[in-house]
Amino acid sequence: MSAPVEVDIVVLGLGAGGEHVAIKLAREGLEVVGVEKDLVGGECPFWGCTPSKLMIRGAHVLAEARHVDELAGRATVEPDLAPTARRIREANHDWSDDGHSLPLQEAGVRLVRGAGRLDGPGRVVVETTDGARVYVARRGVVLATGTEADAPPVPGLAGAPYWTNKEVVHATAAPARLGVLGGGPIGAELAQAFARFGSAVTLLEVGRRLLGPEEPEASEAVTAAFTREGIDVRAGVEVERVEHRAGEFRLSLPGGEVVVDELLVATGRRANLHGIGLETVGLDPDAGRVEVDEHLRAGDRLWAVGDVTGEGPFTHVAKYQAVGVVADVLGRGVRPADYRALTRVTFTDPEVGAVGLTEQQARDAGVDVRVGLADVPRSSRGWMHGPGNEGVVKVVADAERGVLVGGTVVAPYGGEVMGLLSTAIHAEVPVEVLRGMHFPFPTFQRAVETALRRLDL
Ligand SMILES: Cc1cc2nc3c(=O)[nH]c(=O)nc-3n(C[C@H](O)[C@H](O)[C@H](O)COP(=O)(O)OP(=O)(O)OC[C@H]3O[C@@H](n4cnc5c(N)ncnc54)[C@H](O)[C@@H]3O)c2cc1C
Ligand SMILES: NC(=O)c1ccc[n+]([C@@H]2O[C@H](COP(=O)([O-])OP(=O)(O)OC[C@H]3O[C@@H](n4cnc5c(N)ncnc54)[C@H](O)[C@@H]3O)[C@@H](O)[C@H]2O)c1
Repeated sequence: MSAPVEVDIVVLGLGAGGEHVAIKLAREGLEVVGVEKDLVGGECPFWGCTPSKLMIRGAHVLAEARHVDELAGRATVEPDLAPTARRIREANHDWSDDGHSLPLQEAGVRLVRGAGRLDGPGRVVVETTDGARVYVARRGVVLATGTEADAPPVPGLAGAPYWTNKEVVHATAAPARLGVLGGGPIGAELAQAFARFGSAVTLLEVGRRLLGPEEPEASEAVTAAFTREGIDVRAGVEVERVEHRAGEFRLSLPGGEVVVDELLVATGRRANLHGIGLETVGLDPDAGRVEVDEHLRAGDRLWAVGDVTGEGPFTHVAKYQAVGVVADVLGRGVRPADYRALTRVTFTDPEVGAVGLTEQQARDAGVDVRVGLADVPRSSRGWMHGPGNEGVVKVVADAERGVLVGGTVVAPYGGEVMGLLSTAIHAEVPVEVLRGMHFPFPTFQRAVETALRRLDL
């Protein structure tokens, strides 16, 4: 092991959260070591947000083209994943991280490639190809190691050549038959994308509905759209066994079997915290997350950002928290982290944009709840949109305070439309003030106005 090297900050993991912290602190003149065992940039650009959204973009274009006969003439659509696969490969430079690692180093970060682990407060050991290196961080360590795909203990699954998000982004052609295990955001987004590229998709969700944590109305709208597009959605089913032989996956279900060519497992994520030395800094090594306070502090000279904090597994949360860590390390006017108006968007069609609490979460929190609903197909813009107009707007209000605490927009561009509810909840704008706003005709926003009007307040 080499002699310990003293620096100001060590950032362990250089994904969305860690990359931001490392670059900003180095630009402020701090001595920063950034440790990464895989690609600088992490999950989002290489195996997550970007490739999945590029697939979804191609898939949405196909869906729009399929409406031409009904709305605008005649079109023959021959789906081909190859151009999208090319865009994905170009976007992430063939899975090379120069586009991330070079700017990082230009900012002054010392990049150390290898697997790192905590070795007491302010100490990090990195296993590099040249042996172990030890760093002592005067100001502290920022833990930002993210998550990896988790797979359920279904007999026969381990060892079968199934896809996770790491493999699916390399697909260059849509399989004839695709099984998707898990109806969360990853499963739902990719099930629809592949269906639109021509795969016969079976989507298997163990819970009662797709997108379980979101409003039931959102699950209903998405399930209806999926079913109409020919996706075989099965919720409340548990796969009993998986067998892979002769190039096929055979999934045994109670009362039947599903046979597919490829199987995507999207049943949740596990934080990269195992073997990372949490016990050396007084934390529980078996915890599924690192608890942080409102300044992202997790212990003595220890901060954590991103998915490992369990505050919201989204790139925008990792970046939001990174801003907080930078301010706290530098001792600058720190804004305490606030998740009241946490936003999330599932990029299905219809898109599910949500912010704050669901109705059930608000009730569980003891809020005096009022709910307003509006059907998107019945709104002026929804009707004009025609095919593909499924959706609903739901607002959840706290009657006592006269403000919104949650909102969901399921609609074309639902994630964009939801933005106005996000502002309202973040700034606690009174519902009366919102009702007095101008809502341009004929935008999807007018369904939000209808939902606000229907609140019994
Ligand atoms: C398919 C998919 C689609 C997604 N789509 C969206 C989306 O549309 N919008 C959105 O907001 N979010 C999306 N997400 C979630 C988003 O990717 C994550 O929330 C985000 O990447 C979290 O950033 P992070 O910095 O916490 O972790 P990560 O991006 O996971 O980065 C952690 C880094 O730490 C490294 N690391 C781990 N252990 C060690 C170690 N011991 N030593 C050194 N390095 C280590 C890893 O190699 C990795 O590079 C998606 C995720 C997936 C999988
Ligand atoms: N648009 C976005 O922002 C976006 C997109 C993709 C992923 N992400 C984030 O990445 C994280 C991971 O996504 P995910 O969809 O893998 O996880 P998830 O935990 O959100 O959903 C997993 C789903 O799989 C189901 N499941 C679990 N075991 C199962 C089994 N044995 N059989 C069938 N279904 C099973 C669960 O009930 C759940 O519905 C999420 O938390 C998500 O927020 C975000």
